[in-house]
Amino acid sequence: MSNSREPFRERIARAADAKKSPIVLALDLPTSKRNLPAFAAKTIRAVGQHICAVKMNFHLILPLSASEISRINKLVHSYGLQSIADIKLNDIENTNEVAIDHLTRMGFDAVIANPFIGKGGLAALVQKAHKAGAGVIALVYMSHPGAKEGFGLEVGGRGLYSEFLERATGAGADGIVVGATQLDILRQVAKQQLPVYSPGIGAQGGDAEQAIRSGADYLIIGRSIVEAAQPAKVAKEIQSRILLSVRK
Ligand SMILES: O=c1ccn([C@@H]2O[C@H](COP(=O)(O)O)[C@@H](O)[C@H]2O)c(=O)[nH]1
Repeated sequence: MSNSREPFRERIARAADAKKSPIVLALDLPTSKRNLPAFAAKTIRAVGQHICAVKMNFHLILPLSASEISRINKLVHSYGLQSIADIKLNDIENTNEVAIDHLTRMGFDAVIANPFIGKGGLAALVQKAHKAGAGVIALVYMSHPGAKEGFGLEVGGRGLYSEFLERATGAGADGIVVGATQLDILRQVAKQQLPVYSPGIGAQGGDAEQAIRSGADYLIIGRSIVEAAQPAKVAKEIQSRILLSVRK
């Protein structure tokens, strides 16, 4: 990736504008699927015009080779979409840097990281990613029920998520993750400057319009689209509902 590229934060905003969609497709293909690269390509072709980015998780990053992932990322880019590696990076500086090298070589535009690594670790990670032309999105409050046992812990009289938000801002991260199932937290963090990525729509009980109205900038959606009988139809329906709710 070249250093002279437009920053990730602007690339994804431009993609969302062009596609008129804040949907980040979580390309979480079921393990039962035989030909994962072919199924991934079929899904991207089907929903590419209704989304602004694709997010890949261990569902693809573990079973596929680096060249298979690179080919998927090329397809993602050919549709004018951004690609996010959701590995919730959370390690020592050296290991994080090696991960960024491999991910950017595979064509990813951004990585999701865990601010639990500390202020310095997160800042070093953001610096390394930015040098490689990639972005970093920091977890602030996850979407699953157990999130309160970690991100909701009281530390120094406030929720750990507030500290994580400060770390993300201080480190110069390109966005934060707050679950669509955590509307109160979403409303609180929406007041700050970082774009908010919100997973937990549909399969986890969150609602797309409510999340947008509560301050989410991007919606991460997986199973509701990927496992639907007609993924394009579902993606288009969600996209239209969001557009309508934004105009209200
Ligand atoms: O707090 C978080 C952070 C990441 N995720 C990931 O997003 C998708 C959601 O998939 P659905 O099928 O729409 O539930 C998945 O890849 C998670 O690992 C999250 O859900 N919550």
